[in-house]
Amino acid sequence: MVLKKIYTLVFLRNEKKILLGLKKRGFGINKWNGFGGKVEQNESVIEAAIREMKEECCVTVKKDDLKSVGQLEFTFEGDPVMMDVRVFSGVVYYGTPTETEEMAPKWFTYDSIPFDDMWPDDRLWFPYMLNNKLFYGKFHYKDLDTISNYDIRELKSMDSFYASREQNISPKEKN
Ligand SMILES: Nc1nc2c([nH]c(=O)n2[C@H]2C[C@H](O)[C@@H](COP(=O)(O)OP(=O)(O)OP(=O)(O)O)O2)c(=O)[nH]1
Repeated sequence: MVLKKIYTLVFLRNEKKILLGLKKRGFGINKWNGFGGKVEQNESVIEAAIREMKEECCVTVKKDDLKSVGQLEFTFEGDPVMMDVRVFSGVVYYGTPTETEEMAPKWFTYDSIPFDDMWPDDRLWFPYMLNNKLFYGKFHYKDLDTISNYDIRELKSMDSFYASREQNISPKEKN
């Protein structure tokens, strides 16, 4: 049986730049990434996305300013947990991105994204996000540095994608 954990991942962007943070501890340490983490019990995915932005880089984002742009699924050899990562993009935010114990934020121009110091899958799906395409990506890792197989596709709508997935999940799996 595959256990699923849901995570958020938020990228703030403007016309020229994207905000990344250098992860200072835990899973993905020393990698540049968007901001996010586990969705806790009794909170929605969007609430978790907003909470993690505040906790990790001291920035306030509002629900209506976050756009759902993709879903990523990660599995690792020998690990029964599937990480289900919900990706959001936003332009409007309040406050100044500030370093915390978890992340050191920095703006990058689109042609200077540090893919060599990011998760290996990122260079495969970032082009979708940067070109404003919605996407679904599924990656199986042999170890933390090596993708053994993957699949990515463009989506027409996140809502209809999630709705069709719901229909294909048995009631047992939903719990
Ligand atoms: N860009 C990218 N992000 C990823 C990948 N894999 C992966 O988990 N992430 C994201 C999803 C989450 O935003 C983050 C992992 O969450 P986390 O372990 O920091 O969660 P957390 O903050 O709740 O954890 P913690 O407080 O318990 O340490 O990394 C990946 O391959 N690429």
